[in-house]
Amino acid sequence: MDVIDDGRCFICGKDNPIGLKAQFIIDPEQRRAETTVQIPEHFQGWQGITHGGIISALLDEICAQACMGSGMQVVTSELKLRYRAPVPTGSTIRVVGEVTGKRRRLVDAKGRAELDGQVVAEAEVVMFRLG
Ligand SMILES: CCCCCCCCCCCC(=O)SCCNC(=O)CCNC(=O)[C@H](O)C(C)(C)COP(=O)(O)OP(=O)(O)OC[C@H]1O[C@@H](n2cnc3c(N)ncnc32)[C@H](O)[C@@H]1OP(=O)(O)O
Repeated sequence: MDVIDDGRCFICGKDNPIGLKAQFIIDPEQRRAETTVQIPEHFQGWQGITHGGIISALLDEICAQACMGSGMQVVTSELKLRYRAPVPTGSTIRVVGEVTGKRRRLVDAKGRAELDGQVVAEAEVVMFRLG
C-alpha cells in the first residue's frame, strides 16, 4: 500500500480549504507529537459541542504524526477512544501523541486531548508500518 501526501489531509493539509491546518511540534527522540488547534463552530455535533469524530480524527492524526516523526510511515489499524468531557466548539485544545511500543509491523501509540489542562479525550492506537 502506497500513501501520498498531497497537502490535502483534513487535519494537517495546507491545501485543504475546509481542514484544520494543524501544525505539529515533533520530538523524534521522545517519539512524540503535539499540536494546538481551535475547533471551528461548524465542526459541531450537538449544539455547541465538537463532534466526536473530529476529536477522534485529531487523536488518530497525532499518533500517526508521532510515528512519522520518528521515521515510520504508517496507517491506522485500530483506534480506541474514551471521551471524558465535551469540547465546546470555538475552544482551543492541545493534542499530544506518543509512540509507546513496537511489535514487528505494528506500532502502539497513545494520545490525549486537553482543554485548559483537563484531559477531555484519550486514545490507544495501533498503527501498521508500511514498507
Ligand atoms: C507528513 C505529512 C502527512 C500527511 C498525511 C497524514 C495522514 C495521517 C492520517 C492518519 C492515519 C490514518 O487515518 S490512515 C487511514 C485509515 N487507515 C487505513 O485506511 C488502513 C486500512 N487497513 C489496511 O489497509 C490494512 O488492513 C492494513 C494495511 C493495516 C493491513 O493489511 P494487510 O497488509 O492485509 O495485513 P494483515 O494481514 O491484515 O495484517 C498483518 C499482520 O498484522 C496483524 N495486525 C494488523 N492489525 C492488527 C491489530 N490492530 N492488532 C493486532 N494485529 C494486527 C494481522 O493479524 C497480521 O498478523 P499475522 O497474521 O501476520 O500474524
